[in-house]
Amino acid sequence: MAKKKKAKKALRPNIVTIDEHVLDRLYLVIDSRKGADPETSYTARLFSRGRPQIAKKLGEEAVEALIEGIRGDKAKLVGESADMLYHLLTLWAAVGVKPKSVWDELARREGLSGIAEKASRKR
Ligand SMILES: N=c1c2ncn([C@@H]3O[C@H](COP(=O)(O)OP(=O)(O)OP(=O)(O)O)[C@@H](O)[C@H]3O)c2ncn1[C@@H]1O[C@H](COP(=O)(O)O)[C@@H](O)[C@H]1O
Repeated sequence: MAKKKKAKKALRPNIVTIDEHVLDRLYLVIDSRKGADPETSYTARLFSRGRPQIAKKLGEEAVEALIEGIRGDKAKLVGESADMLYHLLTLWAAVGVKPKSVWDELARREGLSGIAEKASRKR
């Protein structure tokens, strides 16, 4: 029985649990930078600038990602997407939004078509 379980696990090596998710880990690091030294931590520097500036920075990174998306440059889009996600998580931390709230909202929407959802709002 134990042998069977082991074999099953070996077939799914790329599956990670939500606890191990890189975004959850990154959020914890970002949150831990609150009150840290802005001279040594870029995140602390962002926090010291305040929420509107963090939001503005997210907007800039989103625009850079959209430009690379339009250009179709895969490598640059990867880099800009990472910048954008980092700044989005920093904004969540500044506002007090926990990643789990967003994961829960995404899970709630699973299986719900965007078209059907939009139509339900019009009723
Ligand atoms: N993922 C990131 C990450 N992505 C992007 N960036 C920084 O975001 C900045 C964006 O670059 P820009 O050129 O747009 O901005 P800038 O000119 O440097 O700064 P501005 O004056 O325009 O705000 C760069 O300085 C990047 O290094 C990041 N900084 C930190 N992290 C993660 O956050 C962790 C904690 O970082 P520190 O807080 O710096 O210790 C790190 O270990 C990383 O895992």
